[in-house]
Amino acid sequence: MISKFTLLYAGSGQQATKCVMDQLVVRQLSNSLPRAQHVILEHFETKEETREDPEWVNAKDYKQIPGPSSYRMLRDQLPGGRLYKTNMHVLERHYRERYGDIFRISGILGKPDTVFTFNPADFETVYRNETIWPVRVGLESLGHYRLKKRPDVFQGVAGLVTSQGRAWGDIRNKVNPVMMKVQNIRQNLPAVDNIAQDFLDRLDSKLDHNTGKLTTDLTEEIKMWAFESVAVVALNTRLGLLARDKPDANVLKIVDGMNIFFDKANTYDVSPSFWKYVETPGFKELMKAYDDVTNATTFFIEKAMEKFKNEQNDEAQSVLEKLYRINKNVAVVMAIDMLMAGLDTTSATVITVLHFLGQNPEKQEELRKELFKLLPDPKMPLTDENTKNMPYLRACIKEALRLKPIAVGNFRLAGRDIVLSGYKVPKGVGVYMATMSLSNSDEYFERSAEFLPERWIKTAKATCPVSQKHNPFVYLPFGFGPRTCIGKRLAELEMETLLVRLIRNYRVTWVGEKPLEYINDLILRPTGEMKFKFEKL
Ligand code: HEM
Repeated sequence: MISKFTLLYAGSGQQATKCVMDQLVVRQLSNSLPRAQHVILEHFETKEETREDPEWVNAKDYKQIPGPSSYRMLRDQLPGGRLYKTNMHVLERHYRERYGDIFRISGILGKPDTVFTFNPADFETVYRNETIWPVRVGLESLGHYRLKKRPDVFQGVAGLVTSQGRAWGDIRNKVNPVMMKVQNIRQNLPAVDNIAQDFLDRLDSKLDHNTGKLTTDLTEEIKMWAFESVAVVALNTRLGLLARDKPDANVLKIVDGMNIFFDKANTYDVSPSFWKYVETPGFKELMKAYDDVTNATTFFIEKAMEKFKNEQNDEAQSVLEKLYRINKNVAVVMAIDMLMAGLDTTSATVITVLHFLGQNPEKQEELRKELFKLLPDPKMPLTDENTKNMPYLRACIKEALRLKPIAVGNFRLAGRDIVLSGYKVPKGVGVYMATMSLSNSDEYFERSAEFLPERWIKTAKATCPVSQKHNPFVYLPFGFGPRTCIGKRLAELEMETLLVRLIRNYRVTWVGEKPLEYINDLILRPTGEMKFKFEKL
């Protein structure tokens, strides 16, 4: 059941409950399989530790953690049951009401048991004990493709999102200095700004200026922006997705392959599937999509490297070049991981911010005041200097990620024997930290349902209200620790740049009678009709 939200970000979704149900059904067949925890422990490679300290000795037994029986879960999730076809957030709330702030769901088929916790002190315990190689299981089909089907390309490097243990540590250590260094990412500001301006030109051409309504689908348009922006860094290439002409065949291969991946990853990585034993036509289609994306990505990387060679710079300049100098497999694997993890995340968040600003015109005006100061002339380029001081914009993004984070929770395997909310939780057990439930609760954020960017603003006299009052583990939209989001800096750069351009040039209004709807699949993201009105200033 956990694998849904452990795919990329601990996002969760509608199929999660189907997954719970499938697992229960499959469980009847799988009693002879080894216990999940034993399988999973291989990820840690750490020596056994025995705890004899009073906290551990006095804690209640693991088996005493309350939770639904297999029969109850089956009944809840079968047609007619309360949780039939629901999503993880609803499921999580339902069991929380029934069992309290900590409960346990048994795992099977090589998956660990999962303990759900709603206690930020537990989150801290989990993260502080995650060891140097935190385990967030997910996307096994991708790992299988890279390691078993295409060893020729990947040569044992499965990538960040899917590898664990030492293999994960090896690649993360190599790419951290490139991806986490502010300057490496911020040097892309001019390119990212050009893309934002191209997006605005395209928006302008697709707007009905009488009504302010877009004649195309905003979600698709913003996704193209996200694609173009990640690709300029990952592939050092402009894909031309915002241009009017049809993009070239290799670009379309990546776009189509990514769409198949987003569609099929649910089926093969969420529900316990038998693809390891039998490759169904759908699974083969997913493998083919991975192939297309890999081949087309390699094509762009090789093209970019040819160009670099001709330019004969001794010093590596771009992110891609730096990754390529580590080695070509690392560049290919990271480019694909960036595309997989960097599209829906930023596009969902930008739409969420626009929605809250569109519903709160006074907050939008406050933001516009800030943007007018930094860009008196809208045609001015964005620079490190003029984008240094944008506290209100940053607060708007933070507040949007508080209310509608792309991940409703995060996941880890316990890295050691730990005590959570007074119960023993052995090393290797899955722990789901239900962050969104807390960041949307009045217990942790006053007037939690309201969009109040001010709660994140520092003043000359005081630190921001949130940091004065709250346990920092309640709000972690990019995760935490050594396995935190590696694309955070790029995501911030992209989102800030587009929002500066949009709000500086357009008044955005949400004209829907009801608020924007959301769906929980790979991530939590907006869905349905985008009822925005854009008025050019
Ligand atoms: C609003 C934007 C984004 C949000 C909120 C977000 C959030 C997250 C979260 C919560 C995780 C899990 C962290 C953990 O387990 O502690 C994660 C992992 C990851 N993210 Fe992001 N992300 C965003 C954008 C991006 C972008 C643009 C990229 C790529 C350029 C990216 C690449 C990744 C990768 C590769 C991982 C896996 C890291 C690992 O396992 O070592 N993300 N992200």
